[in-house]
Amino acid sequence: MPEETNSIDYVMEKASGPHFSGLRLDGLLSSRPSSATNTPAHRTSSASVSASPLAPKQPFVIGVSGGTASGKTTVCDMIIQQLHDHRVVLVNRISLMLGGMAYQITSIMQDSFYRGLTPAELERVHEYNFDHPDAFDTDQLVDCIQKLRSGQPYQVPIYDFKSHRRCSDSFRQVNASDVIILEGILVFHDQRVRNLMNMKIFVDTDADVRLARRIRRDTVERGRDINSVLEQYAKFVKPAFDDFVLPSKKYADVIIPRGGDNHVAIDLIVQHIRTKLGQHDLCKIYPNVYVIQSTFQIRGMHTLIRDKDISKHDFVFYSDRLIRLVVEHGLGHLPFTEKQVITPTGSVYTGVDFCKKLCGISIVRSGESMENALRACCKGIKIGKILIHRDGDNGKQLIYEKLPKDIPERHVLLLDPVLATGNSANQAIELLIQKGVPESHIIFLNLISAPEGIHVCKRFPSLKIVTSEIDAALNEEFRVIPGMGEFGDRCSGCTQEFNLHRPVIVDEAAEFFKSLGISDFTFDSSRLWGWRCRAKLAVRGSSKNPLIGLYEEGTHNVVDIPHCKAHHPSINLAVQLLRQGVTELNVEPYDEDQGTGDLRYVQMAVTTYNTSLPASERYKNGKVQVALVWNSRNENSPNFDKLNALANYLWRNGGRRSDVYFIHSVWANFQTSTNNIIFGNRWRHLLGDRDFWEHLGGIDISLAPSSFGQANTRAFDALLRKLQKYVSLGASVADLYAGAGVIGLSLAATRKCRSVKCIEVNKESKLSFERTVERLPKSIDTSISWHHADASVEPLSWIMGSEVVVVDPPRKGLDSSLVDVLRTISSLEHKAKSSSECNSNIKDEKDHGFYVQGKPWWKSEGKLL
Ligand SMILES: Nc1ncnc2c1ncn2[C@@H]1O[C@H](COP(=O)(O)OP(=O)(O)O)[C@@H](O)[C@H]1O
Ligand SMILES: Nc1ccn([C@@H]2O[C@H](COP(=O)(O)O)[C@@H](O)[C@H]2O)c(=O)n1
Repeated sequence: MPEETNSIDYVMEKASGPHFSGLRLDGLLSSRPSSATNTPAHRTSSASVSASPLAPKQPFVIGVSGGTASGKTTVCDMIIQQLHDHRVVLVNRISLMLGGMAYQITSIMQDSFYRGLTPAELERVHEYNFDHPDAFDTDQLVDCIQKLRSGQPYQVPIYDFKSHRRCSDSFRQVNASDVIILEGILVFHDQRVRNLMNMKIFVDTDADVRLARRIRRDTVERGRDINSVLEQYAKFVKPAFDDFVLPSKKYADVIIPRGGDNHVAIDLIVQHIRTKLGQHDLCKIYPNVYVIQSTFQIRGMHTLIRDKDISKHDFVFYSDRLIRLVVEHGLGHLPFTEKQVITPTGSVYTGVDFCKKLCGISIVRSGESMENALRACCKGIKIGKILIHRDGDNGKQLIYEKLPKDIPERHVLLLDPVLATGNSANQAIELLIQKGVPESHIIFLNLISAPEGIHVCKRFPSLKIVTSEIDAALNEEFRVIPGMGEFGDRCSGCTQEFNLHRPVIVDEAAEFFKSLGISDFTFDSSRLWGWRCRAKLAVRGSSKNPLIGLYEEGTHNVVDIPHCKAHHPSINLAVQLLRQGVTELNVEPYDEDQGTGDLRYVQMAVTTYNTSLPASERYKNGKVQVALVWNSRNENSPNFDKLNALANYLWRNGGRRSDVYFIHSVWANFQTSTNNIIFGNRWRHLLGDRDFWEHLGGIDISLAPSSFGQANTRAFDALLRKLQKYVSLGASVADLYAGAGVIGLSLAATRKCRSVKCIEVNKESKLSFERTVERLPKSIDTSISWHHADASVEPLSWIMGSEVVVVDPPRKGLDSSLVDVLRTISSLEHKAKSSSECNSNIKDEKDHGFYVQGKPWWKSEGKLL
């Protein structure tokens, strides 16, 4: 390792080039730009592999020292020879092929940096000490290595041992390489040179052997006579060896006795270099970072999961395969004990026993996508969670944790598929250490790491990071480049979350209106956009692996949607907590075929009505009313204790007194029917606030879990305000399928209606209606009524006498009886309009007891209101 203190930062700076588990793409070397072009902007714009040359790769620098004629050059040649094989291409330096990728090696001799002798020195050459450090231009040598390390070429001088001078007009052009070997008698003498080396080898050969070789070499190759060689040796070479060369041996990482004769040592060195070449630069400086060995299978899987167009199914499949490999590699770092077993042949097999004290901790939410792979590798492993939650825009992070009680005694596999800035990892590791887990017992597993995130190794040097690839960098938005996007989002089982800007339903709605003769239907997504604040989710699977989500189209197979983009984040959090509760308390999800199990559905509704928060903060800080649909008749059923335990669990971990207060209340609904109706008739308020308020369409509305509520509250609010514009002041309104009467009551308040009549078949909604009416401004002088009835039965009787008919159709669609009535109204209005002189038709209809103002609300100038 380099001695200089800033070497880690230096390498970190340089280590932003993409590196596929040590395999670089061919051709990177030929197009290295100067460091001036390597700006963050350049790097961040590089979203693809082809942009990788922007970041120079850190060469592996090997220093080879030893006394004169010890065999330094011979050892270097042997290393180079062993590194390359028959696939090597010789350019102006040596190329090495590893794993199908080309590496290039350059060897530099310290001798090239001998200062040329002046004429005066030349005259007294026998008195010149070529073995003293001052005989070399070490500044120039440092400059050369630094340039090569930063990817720049260098003109290396050519030295002539016969004339003791440098060739004045020719140089050897040396280009940047993956491996630089620097050899010479004094390459370990100067600290600056040592600091530039990643590996230092000292060739240790007996002095008499070296002298014999030197005599032969200098007389044969360097034109010397034997006397001068011996004289020089006694006067300069030997003393300098004792004073400068031998003392520098202590800096060596590897000492090779017998030089080139030592094949074992050279083999080991070559192995080490191969390993280092196959590693990311960060692995060279952080011994606690492990990148699983790349194969074309692994590259292939990365290619698939990084492709933005991969199907969700394939993404889940291939990322799971990769995660298993990372998990297996991580498990390999655990301690083991020896174990012997008797095989079926009666022989003894001496093997090892796995480490038993182990657990997985996932960083919620993406980390959970690694849990299945972990479970598949470690049967029955205990898995805990850490949630790091950004609280608003102030960056404050709240941490929720659920860890095994005996975690200090366990080795921890910390799970998060993407290591980006390292902030979450830092927090999670800190928390584990606080809880008593020794740092050296934490193995952090991820699929992709950004160099910036790997910094955690600096802070926690005993921690281990196992990853499958180290990416190039983070962009300005702190996303890993090239990366694979938000892992959690891509891994969610939901198939509807793409094209959210134009959901499929918009096309279906356009078709529907076209069939009614309205061809210019538009959908104002920009104004209506927002999260869904209400979700009814089926709970299936098993207590160990619960599925909480929606039915796959046309089936009752539940698709888990832990990170649904459409849902309010608080719903996702509550689903997460519920999932944990189900697993920890052994709550059995409902089995539709058998009719068995405890938990059938959950309804999550978010209230953003929190006047203690500034208005701008309310929407994102919504709290969730959780309604658990329990598979029992009432609280006397045997599984009621479990329901209570689950409700308490949710409240304890997400309720008012928890660190992360996002649960508004917990309710139970008892349902034992085998039909498809979600809710039963019995509702119980269990914990939290009973009242659930929202502010919509200009009024405060109460929504009990039993009453119908719109899913997207922002969109609904916008719709109500739009609708209000079409209703004249003082109008009389019939609100069909009214639920808690939100539309009708909003019109009553904002349009000062004469009367508002709400018709709703679900009698549970009446309570919410009444609570809302209580909060309407006292100044409202509207005759308001709520009728428990089915609007499709004799609809005319509900419409009669109203000037405005509001129809918010139920999920099953409108009954033909009502459609017929609405059509009749429409044609009557048409007739009324076409009779310009006489309005007797309208008069007639008034006489019959109803009058339609304008058009039905849902149709105006061809647009949905
Ligand atoms: N193991 C060896 N056995 C025999 N001769 C060797 C051996 N290693 C090196 N030599 C010879 O000794 C001389 C010096 O070796 P060299 O590798 O150039 O040493 P250095 O670079 O340390 O000066 C060369 O002529 C070389 O052929
Ligand atoms: N003009 C010169 C320069 C150097 N030497 C000797 O070379 C030796 C270093 O080369 P090795 O291959 O032996 O490492 C060194 O000991 C110098 O004495 C020389 O004789 N003439």
